[in-house]
Amino acid sequence: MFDLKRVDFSKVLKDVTLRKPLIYHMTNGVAMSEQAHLALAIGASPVMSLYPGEAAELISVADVLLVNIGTPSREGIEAMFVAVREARELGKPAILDPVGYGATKMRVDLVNRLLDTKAFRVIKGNGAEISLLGGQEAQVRGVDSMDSPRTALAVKTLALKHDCIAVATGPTDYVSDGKDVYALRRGHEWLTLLSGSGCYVGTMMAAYMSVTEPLIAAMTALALMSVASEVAAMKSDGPGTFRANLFDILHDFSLNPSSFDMPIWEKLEI
Ligand SMILES: Nc1ncnc2c1ncn2[C@@H]1O[C@H](COP(=O)(O)OP(=O)(O)O)[C@@H](O)[C@H]1O
Ligand SMILES: Cc1ncsc1CCOP(=O)(O)O
Repeated sequence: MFDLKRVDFSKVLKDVTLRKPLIYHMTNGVAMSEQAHLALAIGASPVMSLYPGEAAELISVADVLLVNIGTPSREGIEAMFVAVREARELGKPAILDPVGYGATKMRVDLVNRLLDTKAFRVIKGNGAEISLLGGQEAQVRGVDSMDSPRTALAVKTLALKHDCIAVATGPTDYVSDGKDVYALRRGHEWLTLLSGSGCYVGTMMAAYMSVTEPLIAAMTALALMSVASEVAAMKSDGPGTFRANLFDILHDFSLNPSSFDMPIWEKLEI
């Protein structure tokens, strides 16, 4: 039986700074450079590439693979399939961020084909993306989330279906291993004004997946982002200073993990 109270979350942050895992990012052009900065700020090492010709070699040296389909291209998609199949072959942890799932038929087909590889230990998206993937009704407009009351059910369904950890972000974050569903109602709404804040969470989950099991990695990333956003907002005048302060606070918590207290996750009866 999984007991949240017994998990040492601050050790997860510390272990990343000690290990400096290499996170192979196959990600979108909007958030890519921010994700690289953020990876460094939390003690990980980023490498970003969407080139098929080096995908197998990069996977062999990477600790974790993050696939984010935000700005798809023919070459990038080809590279993703090389990397994903190789990651599965080598048993390297992989996380999928199905950005804009449901916005176009192309994204739906791509995500379904990626999931067919059975390579992913975590599927993380916003509430609308995950609700749709989990078989619930939701509206996706572009890559932004519209809230859906059925998200909690969707994470459980999705986790069960793909034998992985499913995560839906939003004003409430939901995480499920297919058996239990946990919810966290924290974080500052200015996160919604940073294009790529969901992508940042993907980078954090990937980093933590290199040192702990996927469920703990997902919960650590979401909790840290929520708490850091609240602290950052108190010091900020608007989204611009908020973004800079957020990176500072995430860096600070990563270097001084004992100052980070895990907020209370609610276990839902579903
Ligand atoms: N209204 C909100 N209030 C507080 N935190 C939020 C809110 N909406 C999203 N978040 C947080 O912002 C981060 C990104 O989530 P989200 O905006 O759902 O992803 P995406 O950027 O992929 O659409 C997550 O950490 C989530 O908890
Ligand atoms: C605006 C935009 N368009 C394509 S990818 C992207 C960034 C999406 O980032 P996030 O999913 O974290 O909001």
